[in-house]
Amino acid sequence: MAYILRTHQLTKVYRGEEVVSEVSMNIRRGEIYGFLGPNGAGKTTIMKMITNLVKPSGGEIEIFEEKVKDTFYEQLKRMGSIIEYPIFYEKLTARKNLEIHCEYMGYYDKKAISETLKLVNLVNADNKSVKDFSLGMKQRLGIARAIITKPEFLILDEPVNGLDPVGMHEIRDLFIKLSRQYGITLLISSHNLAEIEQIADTIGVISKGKLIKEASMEEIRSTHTVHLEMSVKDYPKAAFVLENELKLHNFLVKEDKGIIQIYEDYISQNDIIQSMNQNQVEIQSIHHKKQPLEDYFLQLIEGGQSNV
Ligand SMILES: Nc1ncnc2c1ncn2[C@@H]1O[C@H](COP(=O)(O)OP(=O)(O)OP(=O)(O)O)[C@@H](O)[C@H]1O
Repeated sequence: MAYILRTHQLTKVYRGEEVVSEVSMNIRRGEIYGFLGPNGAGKTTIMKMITNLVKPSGGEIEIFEEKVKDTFYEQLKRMGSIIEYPIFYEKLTARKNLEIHCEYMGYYDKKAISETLKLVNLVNADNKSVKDFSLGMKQRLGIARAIITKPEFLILDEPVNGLDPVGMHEIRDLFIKLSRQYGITLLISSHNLAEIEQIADTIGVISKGKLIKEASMEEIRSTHTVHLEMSVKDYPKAAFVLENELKLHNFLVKEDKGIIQIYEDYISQNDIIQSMNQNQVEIQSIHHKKQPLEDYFLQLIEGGQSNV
C-alpha cells in the first residue's frame, strides 16, 4: 500500500498543554482525505507540522514513504498547501500573483500559469486586481497557487469556509477533478461534515487533539449508520420480547413516535418478526433505517472515544 503521509504518535505541546496528542494518521496515494473536527480540535496545528511550519513536540512524520528530518525541503517541493488565510499581493492580478509565486519557487513553466487559471476558472479575471475578488475567487486563486507547481500532495485547511453554496459546489468539483484526473492526493480539513462527506474517500475525525476515528467513507456508510426501526402498538411487550426472548439490550423505545430502534448488528429482521409473532406482538412496520451521518459524527466527537 502506497502512503503519501503517515504520522506516528504525532504530538504538539503549547505551554504545557497537549493540543495534538499521539495522532497516527494514514493517507493513501490518490485519495481525498477529509479531516473533520470542531474548531480548535488541532487540525491546523497538524497541517502546520506536516508542512514544516511548526515543529512537533513528539512523534514522527513520513511523507512519500520517507521519514522527515529537521528540514524536509525535497518533500516540501512536491507538496502544495493553503493553511489559514492565504495572503496575496492585493493590488496585482491573479496572473501576476502566480508569476511572482513561480519565480519565488524557481518554477519556470510559463504555460502553467494560463493552464492553472483555466483549471480553477479564473480566466476572465485578467483585468481585476485581487482586492476586487470575491471570497470564492480568492479561494480559487489560493488553490491555483498551491497547485501550479504540480504537487503530488495538496494540503488545504478549511478551503470552502465562508463560501456560498454555488462557490462551494465549484470548489468541490475542482477537488474531484484534481484527484481523479490529475492523481493529486488531497488532505482537506473542515469542521462541517456536509462539506466533505460527498468527496472524501477516507475520513479522519479529530477531537481535542486526538484522532478518534479513521475509516473509509464506504465503511462508515455501510457499518455505522444502520439500525432497525420497528413500529408496534404494544411497545412494552415488544421491548420485553426483545430483552428476554431475543436477549437484545441495545435498543431504544421512542414512545412518542411509537417506534423501537434496534442497534444490534447480528440480529436479522426475520428473527425479530418470528419472535414477535410467537409472542403475539403485532408489528405495524419494520425496516432498516439510516442514522444521518451528521448525527453519527456528532456522537463520535461528543463521545470522544476511539471504540465507537
Ligand atoms: N501558537 C500557538 N500557541 C498556543 N496555542 C496554540 C497555538 N496554535 C494553536 N494553539 C491552540 O491549539 C489548539 C488547536 O488549534 P488548531 O488551530 O490546530 O485547531 P483547528 O482544529 O485547526 O481549529 P480551527 O479550525 O479553529 O483553526 C487550540 O486550542 C489553539 O488555541
